[in-house]
Amino acid sequence: MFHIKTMNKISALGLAELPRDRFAVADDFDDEDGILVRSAKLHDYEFPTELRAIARAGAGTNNIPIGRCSEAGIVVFNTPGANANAVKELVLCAMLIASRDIAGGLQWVKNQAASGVEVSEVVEKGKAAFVGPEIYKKTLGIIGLGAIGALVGNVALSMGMEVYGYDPYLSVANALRLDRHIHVVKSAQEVYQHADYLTIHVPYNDATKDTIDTAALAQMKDGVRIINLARGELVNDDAILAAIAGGKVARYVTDFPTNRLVQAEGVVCLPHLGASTPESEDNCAVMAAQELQDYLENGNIMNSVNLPTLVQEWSGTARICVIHRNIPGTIASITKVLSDQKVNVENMTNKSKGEYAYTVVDIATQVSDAELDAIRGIEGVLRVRYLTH
Ligand SMILES: NC(=O)c1ccc[n+]([C@@H]2O[C@H](COP(=O)([O-])OP(=O)(O)OC[C@H]3O[C@@H](n4cnc5c(N)ncnc54)[C@H](O)[C@@H]3O)[C@@H](O)[C@H]2O)c1
Ligand SMILES: O=C(O)CC[C@@H](O)C(=O)O
Repeated sequence: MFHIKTMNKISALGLAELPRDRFAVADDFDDEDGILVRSAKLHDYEFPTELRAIARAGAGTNNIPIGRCSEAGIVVFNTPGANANAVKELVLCAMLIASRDIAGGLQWVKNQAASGVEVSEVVEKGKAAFVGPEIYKKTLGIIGLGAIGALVGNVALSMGMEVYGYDPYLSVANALRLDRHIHVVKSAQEVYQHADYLTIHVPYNDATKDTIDTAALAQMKDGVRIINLARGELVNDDAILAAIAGGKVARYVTDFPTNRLVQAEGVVCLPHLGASTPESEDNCAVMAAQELQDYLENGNIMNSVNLPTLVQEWSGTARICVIHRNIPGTIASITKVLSDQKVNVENMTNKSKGEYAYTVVDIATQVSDAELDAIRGIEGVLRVRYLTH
């Protein structure tokens, strides 16, 4: 029986993917084989030795200590694209919030009514304070043309916007999704120079921290409206607040509130709502549960952020799954252990991703703990699993 620990509220539809005769699901295991998580921070979480995989029901994995997981042979999955439509829709909303002072207007009508004034009598006089431009015929700049950025670009075109996008690592799959009218440019600077609205859709990591800083803001048009539904740390708070105070930025809409941002003029904070639709929560949870199940039961890896994709049809009677460093000689050492014991290899696949690699070996006969321990002893091997069919 596999123990799956849920670290956040995971949709029931996703949990239903895990057959209860083989998977027990709870939020209080301390010997879990797998974790299902959304935004809970795992950096200080002490992983039990049994833990083999973490599935993030969502896109961003900056809440998970990826390096520590890789070293412990723990596979980290995410669910690419599963919540992209939900975020795209909120970006549309955020562009409108960034245009007219919708948040201020809502507060104002409430305040009028609360002060005892008949609000219908003051609306026409008061509304001028909340006027803002249309997005039609304006230019949207997009940093990051992945699952979300591509959807946002396409829908912005359909709203009559001009769209410029930048993504130095644009995948072929995402490039094919982009409407041909989107200007895909070679530098972020080119996007900044054109954008009336700027939205960012990149993962948060050491390289992307403070992408929108003082230097980036200086390259933008006066009165630019900035939307950040990706991660708070991608935009430098000091820089954006100074740019708002100086008139460079007309409004900043973020899904990542802090007390400082909430209190600042020109900033609209949402409570991390990008993926909060039932459809998106279901999509993410179903995909995450399927990834976890296929890995725990079959050793297959799809959509991992730290290990390569490797899906192998079963052949033989047992499967040895080896997570190891991507160094020469490991495969030869694994097959030597097997051939020394006259174990026939039915099928074998090796794939690598950066510093790490994964080898799956299907064998005709079962092996003993001694052989598995010999494989565990090979230099660079981080985790060995033994599955039977
Ligand atoms: N607010 C929310 O609830 C919510 C929901 C989903 C995703 N997100 C955030 O949005 C991010 C993007 O999600 P996604 O599904 O589009 O991910 P994705 O992986 O499909 O796309 C990210 C894109 O960013 C590009 N990229 C990486 N570094 C870049 C750089 N320096 N400059 C320009 N482009 C760069 C990548 O090549 C990729 O195409 C996630 O990592 C997550 O942090 C937030
Ligand atoms: O789980 C959520 O609600 C947010 C997920 C989002 O931040 C993501 O990175 O996919």
